[in-house]
Amino acid sequence: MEAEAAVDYLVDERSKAQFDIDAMKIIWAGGKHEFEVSDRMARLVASDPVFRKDNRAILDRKELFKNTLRKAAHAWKRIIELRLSEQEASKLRFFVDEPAYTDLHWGMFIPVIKGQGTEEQRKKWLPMAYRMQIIGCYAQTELGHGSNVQGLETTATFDPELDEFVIHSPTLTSSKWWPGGLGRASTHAVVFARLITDGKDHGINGFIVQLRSLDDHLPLPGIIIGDIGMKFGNGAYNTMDNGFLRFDHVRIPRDQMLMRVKQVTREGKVVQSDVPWQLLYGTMVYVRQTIVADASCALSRAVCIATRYSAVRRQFGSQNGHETQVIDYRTQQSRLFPLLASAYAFRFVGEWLKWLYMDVTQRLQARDFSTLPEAHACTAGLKSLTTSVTADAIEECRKLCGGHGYLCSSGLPELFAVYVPACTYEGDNIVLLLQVARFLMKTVSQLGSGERPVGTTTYLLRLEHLLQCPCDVQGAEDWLKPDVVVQLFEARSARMTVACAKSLSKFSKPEDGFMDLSADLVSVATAHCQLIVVSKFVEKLQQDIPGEGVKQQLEALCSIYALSLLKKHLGDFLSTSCITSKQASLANDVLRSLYSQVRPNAIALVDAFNYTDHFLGSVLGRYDGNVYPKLYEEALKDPLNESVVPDGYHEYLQPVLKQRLRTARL
Ligand SMILES: CCC/C=C/C(=O)SCCNC(=O)CCNC(=O)[C@H](O)C(C)(C)COP(=O)([O-])OP(=O)([O-])OC[C@H]1O[C@@H](n2cnc3c(N)ncnc32)[C@H](O)[C@@H]1OP(=O)([O-])[O-]
Ligand SMILES: Cc1cc2nc3c(=O)[nH]c(=O)nc-3n(C[C@H](O)[C@H](O)[C@H](O)COP(=O)(O)OP(=O)(O)OC[C@H]3O[C@@H](n4cnc5c(N)ncnc54)[C@H](O)[C@@H]3O)c2cc1C
Repeated sequence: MEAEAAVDYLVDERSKAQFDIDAMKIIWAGGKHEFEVSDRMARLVASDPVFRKDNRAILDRKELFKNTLRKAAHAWKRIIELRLSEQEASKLRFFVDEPAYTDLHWGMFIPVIKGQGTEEQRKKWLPMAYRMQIIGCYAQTELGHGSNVQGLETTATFDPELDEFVIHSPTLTSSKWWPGGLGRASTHAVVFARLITDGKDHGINGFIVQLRSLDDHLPLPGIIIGDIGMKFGNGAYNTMDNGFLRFDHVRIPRDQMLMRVKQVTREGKVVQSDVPWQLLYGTMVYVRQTIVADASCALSRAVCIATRYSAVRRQFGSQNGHETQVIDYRTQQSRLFPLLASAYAFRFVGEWLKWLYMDVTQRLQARDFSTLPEAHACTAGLKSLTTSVTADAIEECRKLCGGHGYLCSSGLPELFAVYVPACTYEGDNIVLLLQVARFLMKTVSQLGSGERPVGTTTYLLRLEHLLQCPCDVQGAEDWLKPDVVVQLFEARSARMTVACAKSLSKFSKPEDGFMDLSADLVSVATAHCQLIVVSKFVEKLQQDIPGEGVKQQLEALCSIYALSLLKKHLGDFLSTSCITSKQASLANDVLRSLYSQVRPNAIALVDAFNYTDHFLGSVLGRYDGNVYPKLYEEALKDPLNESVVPDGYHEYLQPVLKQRLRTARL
């Protein structure tokens, strides 16, 4: 009876939607074709029992890892059998939803060879990698150095006599530590090491090194290798074999140095090609860009769970004879709807970043390196912003689901545990924001010298205006004007940037200024990145958006995104005199009315993500809203419930109980 009532809640919710949900699904997916591929792959995975994942939290590490190997092998078999395209295969792996060595093989090993190898090296290594005849990983981070790439200690010393490099780990801290796929699965790695020729250190470079035998998978001579151990959370990221690796004078042929950026000749001479040395960091730029799109996936997933459950869950009050749906509490809306809006915002900024990355890649091929610094700043900054927000948002969604959110069967604890390292890998978020700040300070300092800011920093050309312009909000409705909001975010970012640049100029050594002001510099970078997200959302809305009511919903979400940021960072906006307290109060009123506008559409807005129940992996987020009976079902599956009397009762519970009885009698 209760179960049926729960199902009814969501049917009723869906009937309230004021927009064409199928059209929204296509917008979310990024196009009709993308939607079709994604939908087909999600269903394929969901209907295959090998891809079951509801038991991950109770498997021990060895079983868990073996299961991941099994799934990866099965995924590969299906990819071959069904002759899936690269796009389909990557979607299939995405919906398998389990961190695995294949992520690094496809996501870093292949891209690093593509980006940093010569034509010849690509021809030799890529076909084997594409067929998975070799499995590779990306071995950069060391026990002693992750963020500071220039501080890596592994050496690659050229031996001109044998035309080979000797790869060596001179210290404990030079051990490679963290690379995914390294611990157990990889046969090869691209190892980043210091290039030494003729006793001279030429800085870091990538080298392709075979780690394990292709016959019996045993480590090759001089290779000390293993898994770094359990990580945060049960199941979660422990499906991945992050590894350690030490080299004891391991020899590789000269042609296994990736030579697009630097070459070493037969005689041992180092030749720097005309591409910028920063291309050595290019794979990180590529992955950071993909992480932004992934952030919208993880965030939308958590928001989907919390929104559906908030419509099912009732506490206190009275609504047509029932208690109130918790989604109708203003406090719930003010915590949930900005996250819903952020999921859409990150989706669109991720799409734009993908375009930016493709653009910079094409320019690089044409030897135009001018947009590389901006691409670095955008990928670094947006990776940092979106992953930090998403990690916090998953935890907020757990709280929005009350006690049941803490159950593994809610799907949220595992999502959180898998997601949080995104704030650290591919560059610690603070370190990356400091890179953005460095780029902004450089851009501002060059304004007087005729150097024109490009792309996302073009607004700094209007610096004089932005430093003085008052905010154009007279009445509440002005807060819904995109140009007013974008200019406000530009003004805040410009004013904070200039204030920091002024403080920096007071230091005789810029490095001292950067150290002293680093917390302020991080705030400046955050303001700039938030401006990018807001303006890319606004630009998206200027495109043709088909589907009845779709554009209106997206406009409401865009305003919620911007105004909730304004509310959260009110200190920035007030202290830079960008707005008055009266305008801030009007913005708050508008936010409340936007929440009311979104409320009837909330369930349809999360349905538009088109997630299967398999992918969501959450009893609370089930499409049918049938939460309570399923919570019981999941609880009863727990191994603790296999027997009525627990293991250990006779040894440890009974004696205690008996003793208490005796004590009571005394
Ligand atoms: C999915 C899970 C798998 C995870 C895998 C991993 O985690 S893998 C491991 C992931 N590991 C990490 O993510 C490690 C994170 N650490 C790093 O990326 C670097 O150590 C660093 C960028 C923090 C500093 O680097 P540094 O000490 O060499 O340099 P610097 O600060 O002195 O700057 C010098 C110049 O270079 C510029 N520039 C910098 N980067 C780029 C770029 N990518 N492109 C273009 N340009 C770039 C910079 O703007 C500056 O320009 P300017 O002002 O002279 O015109
Ligand atoms: C799950 C996971 C998977 C990974 N996969 C791989 C992989 O496949 N391949 C690989 O090579 N690596 C991998 N890594 C390593 C990862 O890239 C590094 O951990 C990351 O770059 C951060 O470096 P670190 O660990 O040295 O952090 P640290 O730099 O030691 O950070 C510690 C603290 O110091 C602060 N800090 C550091 N420098 C500065 C500064 N200049 N100014 C202010 N604060 C600073 C940071 O903000 C942080 O709070 C992985 C890591 C994780 C967690």
